[in-house]
Amino acid sequence: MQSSAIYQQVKHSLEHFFKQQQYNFTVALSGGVDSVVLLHVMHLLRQEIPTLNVSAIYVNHGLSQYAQDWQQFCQTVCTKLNVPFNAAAVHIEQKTRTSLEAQARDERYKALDELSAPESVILLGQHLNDQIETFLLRLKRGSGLKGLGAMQQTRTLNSGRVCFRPLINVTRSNIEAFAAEFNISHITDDSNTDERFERNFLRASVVPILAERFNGFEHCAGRSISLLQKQQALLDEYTQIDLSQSLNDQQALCISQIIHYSEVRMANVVRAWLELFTQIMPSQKQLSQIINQAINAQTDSQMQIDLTDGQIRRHQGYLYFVMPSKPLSSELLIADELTLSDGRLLLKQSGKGVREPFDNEQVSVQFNCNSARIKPLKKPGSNTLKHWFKDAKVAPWLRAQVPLIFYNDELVQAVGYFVSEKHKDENGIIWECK
Ligand SMILES: Nc1ncnc2c1ncn2[C@@H]1O[C@H](COP(=O)(O)OP(=O)(O)OP(=O)(O)O)[C@@H](O)[C@H]1O
Repeated sequence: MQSSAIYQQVKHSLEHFFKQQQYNFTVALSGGVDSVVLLHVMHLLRQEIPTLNVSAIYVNHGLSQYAQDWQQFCQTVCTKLNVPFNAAAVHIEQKTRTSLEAQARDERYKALDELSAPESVILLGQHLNDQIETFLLRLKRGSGLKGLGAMQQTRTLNSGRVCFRPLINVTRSNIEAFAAEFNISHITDDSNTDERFERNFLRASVVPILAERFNGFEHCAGRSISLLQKQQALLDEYTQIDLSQSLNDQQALCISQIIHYSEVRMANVVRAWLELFTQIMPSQKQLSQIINQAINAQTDSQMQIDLTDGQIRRHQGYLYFVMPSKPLSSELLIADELTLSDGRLLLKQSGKGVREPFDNEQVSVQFNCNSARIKPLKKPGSNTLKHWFKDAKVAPWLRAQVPLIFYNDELVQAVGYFVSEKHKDENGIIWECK
């Protein structure tokens, strides 16, 4: 077994983890041939590398009448190999088949993440044929570079947990041959042969024909997919450069910076910018409308595009993504910190700012007081808050969120922007918002 190509390939693919002293792995075990072979290979590898810690998890979706038998099967295999085993039950509501599958996948990753040994890397059994099928499904849908790049070998979950696919360059037939050669038993999910489902159709009736006709088709397709992934990675690097050169410190996008880009480059940076705020991307058509309006609107107030999660607005040459904000209410400031109703933390620090309040002064934080008057430090005279916000080029939708500190009914600080000259104190206090 140890001399087999699969063993060597898995070992080779894991070497970068070993270099980082990562020796803890949890196999996501479904009982299917892919993950069972992977488990056997990891078990063998453990004999060669004694520092290796291998465990396994089965997620019971409860969707198949056989789910409990599969769990029992996984448990038995693990007992035989002396691999610690865990099973997680998840509940999935029955909807359409597609959303059911997607939901099952989401719940599975969540359960795998929660129950895998802490600090361990989760190993998944997807292989080259899964990869090619994913590619063809995306091709059918008209995906671009990113989508056609299909599955990455490494996937990092939101929690930071790393998932890795050691078999992604191994064909299904090689995995099956390995299982047959070493008498490795596994379960067969009959629903995988139902060709009414797209992936099963590609698996049974499309890829085999291509593989038979074109010598080395699977490996060549795999090479193309990995080239697409590399090109996407390169594009991502350039996109980040464009983005960092076009953002101000409020994450607004500078129109005069991107206006010189070619159309595709401009669309690319706008998409990357939107990804900072939302997962729901506008279509190509909407994207070009956004760019068109951003550049051509006669006045800032004309530029307002509603998207699912927020609005795109323009202010003084910058595009802002404005998310619906929670209403903020006035509060007395009794302690040195206060959590605002939108979750931000207001903190009193000592330093250059305003003097401490007198005993007869009540300190409060208020919002949206456009007509309050103040003479900010180093500004020529007293005027309304609205005037000073305009002066400081603060976008109108951001103004309502600025905490305003009052001593009785006198405005002493607009947090993050200015302090009152009348109340200034080199060794006083200053409020900050995080
Ligand atoms: N019930 C399960 N319990 C634990 N691991 C599982 C389970 N089902 C699948 N896996 C893991 O996920 C891998 C891929 O399985 P499968 O191809 O059935 O999933 P998929 O729905 O296509 O998922 P993905 O979107 O991640 O490709 C398996 O090889 C196995 O490692």
